[in-house]
Amino acid sequence: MKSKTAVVLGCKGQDGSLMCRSLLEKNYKVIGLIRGELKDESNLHKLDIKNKIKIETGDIKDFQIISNLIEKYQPDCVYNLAAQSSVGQSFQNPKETIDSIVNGTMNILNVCKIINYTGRIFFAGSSEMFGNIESKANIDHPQQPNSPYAIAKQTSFNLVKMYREIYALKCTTGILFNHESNLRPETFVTQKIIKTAQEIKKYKKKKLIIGNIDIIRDWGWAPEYINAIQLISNSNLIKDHIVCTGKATSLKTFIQKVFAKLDLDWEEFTVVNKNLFRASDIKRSCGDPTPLFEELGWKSKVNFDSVIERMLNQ
Ligand SMILES: C[C@H]1O[C@H](OP(=O)(O)OP(=O)(O)OC[C@H]2O[C@@H](n3cnc4c(=O)[nH]c(N)nc43)[C@H](O)[C@@H]2O)[C@@H](O)[C@@H](O)C1=O
Repeated sequence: MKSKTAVVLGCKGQDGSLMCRSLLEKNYKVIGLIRGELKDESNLHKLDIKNKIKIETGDIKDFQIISNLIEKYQPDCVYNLAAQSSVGQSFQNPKETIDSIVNGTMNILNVCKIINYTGRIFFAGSSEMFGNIESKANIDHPQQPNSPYAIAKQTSFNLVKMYREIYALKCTTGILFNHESNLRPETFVTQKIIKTAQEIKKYKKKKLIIGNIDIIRDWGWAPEYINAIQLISNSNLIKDHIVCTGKATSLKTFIQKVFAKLDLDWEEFTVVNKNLFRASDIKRSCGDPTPLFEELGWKSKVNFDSVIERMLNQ
């Protein structure tokens, strides 16, 4: 049987590299797109898959790059996991964030429409577009984006929906809640806490200097979310889905548990610095995992404590 082909746009980030590895394990031919150069410490090296995928270079906003990729490789599925992914950085660079996410999405959809691409197209959405969530958000939850990143993700979500409904493209958005692993840089808070606590344990650092620890998030394990994304993009049900655990925990609890696992007193080593607070932040975010379970049979199996253990032990 002919093996399937997938194009992974943004293949060196956390989700992109995990997606490539998972597709390789399923015998896909995998083509990954990167924008800049690949450094030795990249996730593709860490996962030992650099020589197993075909790497192409270019920007998702470039018409020729995307059309050439699709026409050359005729993929069964295109995964768009590219573009700026830090909410924090989006406050520093709003134009670059909105440009990369919105115009990237727009270009991919436009190319697929023009060349009559009939395969599946997956877009990584974000729970950030909902803003604060009192209980558990489903797909119809009101949207109140409060950062440049969230506005860009909301726009991308609406564009995908429009191209699906008006132009019948087989495109869907998976609205991903926070999902973590060691493949992220320390600009993301969980990796910052894990690395700093480990260094404090080895007497290499004295303090964890952190922003708002009262925020509450629905934290999941990134490799599991990759499975959910594949279920969404392989399903005959062509619609948007929420990917989450349904459990909400504070950042303070994350810190307490990490330090406790290393036999450290978190209060002794943690300093809250108001300069690290965001201009506007989401207090509480949590999703409803029931629809994805009922419709596609996916639910998260790695709980909050296991996320911490896995991050500490990798
Ligand atoms: C769903 C969503 O999930 C991720 O976005 P994020 O939630 O902004 O991730 P983060 O790890 O940067 O912040 C989490 C929370 O932690 C607070 N926080 C406190 N102190 C620090 C701190 O020192 N650094 C950071 N980075 N955050 C801090 C910060 O204010 C925020 O409330 C991305 O995958 C994104 O792509 C995405 O879509």
